[in-house]
Amino acid sequence: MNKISFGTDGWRGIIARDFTFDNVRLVTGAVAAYINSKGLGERGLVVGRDNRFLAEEFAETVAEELNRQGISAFMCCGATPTPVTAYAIQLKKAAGAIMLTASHNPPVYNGFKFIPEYAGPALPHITKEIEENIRRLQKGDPCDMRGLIPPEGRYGLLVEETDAGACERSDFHPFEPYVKHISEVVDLEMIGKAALKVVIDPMYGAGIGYLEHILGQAGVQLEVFHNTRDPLFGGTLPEPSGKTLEELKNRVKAGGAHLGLALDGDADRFGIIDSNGEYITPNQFLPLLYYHLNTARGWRGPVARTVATTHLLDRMAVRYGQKVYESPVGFKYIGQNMLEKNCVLGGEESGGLSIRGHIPEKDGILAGLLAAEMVARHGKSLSGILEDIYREFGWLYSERLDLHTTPEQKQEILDRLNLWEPRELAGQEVARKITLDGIKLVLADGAWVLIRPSGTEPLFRIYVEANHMEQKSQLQQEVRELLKIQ
Ligand SMILES: O=P(O)(O)OC[C@H]1O[C@H](O)[C@H](O)[C@@H](O)[C@@H]1O
Repeated sequence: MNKISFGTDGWRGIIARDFTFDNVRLVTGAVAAYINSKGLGERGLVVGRDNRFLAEEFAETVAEELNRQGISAFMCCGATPTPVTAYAIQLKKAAGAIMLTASHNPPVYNGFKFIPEYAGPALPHITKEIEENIRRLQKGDPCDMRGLIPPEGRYGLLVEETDAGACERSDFHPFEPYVKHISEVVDLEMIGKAALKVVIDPMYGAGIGYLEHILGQAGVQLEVFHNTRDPLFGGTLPEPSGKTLEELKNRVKAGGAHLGLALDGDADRFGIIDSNGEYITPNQFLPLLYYHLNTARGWRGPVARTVATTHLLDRMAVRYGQKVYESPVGFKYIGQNMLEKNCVLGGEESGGLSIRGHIPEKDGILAGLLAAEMVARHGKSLSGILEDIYREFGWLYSERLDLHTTPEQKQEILDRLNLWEPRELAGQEVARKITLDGIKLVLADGAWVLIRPSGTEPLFRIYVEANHMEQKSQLQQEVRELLKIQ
């Protein structure tokens, strides 16, 4: 069995090997210990789950264990997207949420996310405490909690009885309250007036029913597919990308739709297809949204992005007289910056975003609705609006390469990376080195490269953003040669 740890976004494990009922109970106990040690136990925890294999049974286990630790469990009925579970924390004024999902990972995985009371992903100092609790429970040491009653023979622990009497398990439907909230964040009236046609692909995930209901109520003409539960995800990965959305592209073109909207397995990431059938990358969609918030909504404010996300946002922020807050990869950092710096937009290259007035958690449903709002408001396709942006702010070309490595190769590359001090790349002087996450080199003309190991998969990611296509290829080639990554 692999060690239980919280990676970029929660604990993930293969069902039956790592992700077992005992381990789910153990990790829930560690979260309960954390909550009780902060004196928040009385507020209860929301429990959400996607629709992977055995999802209901794992969620039951979480609720049971919380109750045994004296914590009420607010159980979301049915498969629930991560952003909806996060929103339910505010609704229930709870101490946080446990969300069971392996997001876009293959079907053999499940996962466990802890979302604290601020309704965004847990920061590393919080997951570190939970991991310490897991180790203590595994060793049989008591945690700083009201007491733990282990199931017979489990964890080798025996502590005194808890006062679990006051806690309860209550089921509720977060769908309606979330829909009401999101209807206040997005201009559904404008979407309704535009007589749009939209194709929706929820990728068999927890987001089934949400975009359909909200856009359908607004009067949008819809076509929906992949909208039944399938724990095997139709043989693909529930990860919306240019490669996985071929059917959506074809249906958008064939049906003459204005947009294609996709969600990942837990609906926190978005995938957007333009009316011409082309995939709009998150690095294109985020500037589109920042432009829209500024020009159409008249919103002024800073933006939060990760080191790996497009600097087109920076160019726009300069023009709008605003700041950009750069963070390591992971929405937890973006969410934090959104809360602390009052950003109007937070987003990242891997397909996550949120805006002011919403929770500091990435939300694919929100992203899809905002895409529809943009098309409705500007009366143009997304690539039409993007042309306007490029003409105003200049062109940028970004791409991410994912390279598989063995653990030995990974160490060798990391060693080489640590010694990497090039003076110039692709004929441009290196102007700045950023070491927030991996190594990022910004060149004199604004182009940049970032090399970092993924925190969720066994691979290295090379991100390049250039001023023209040839520069992009040249930078990719030079980095691969210099670091001997093939
Ligand atoms: O590049 P990685 O470390 O694999 O992370 C990629 C992504 O993983 C998860 O989905 C996190 O929620 C994201 O915030 C992160 O961007």
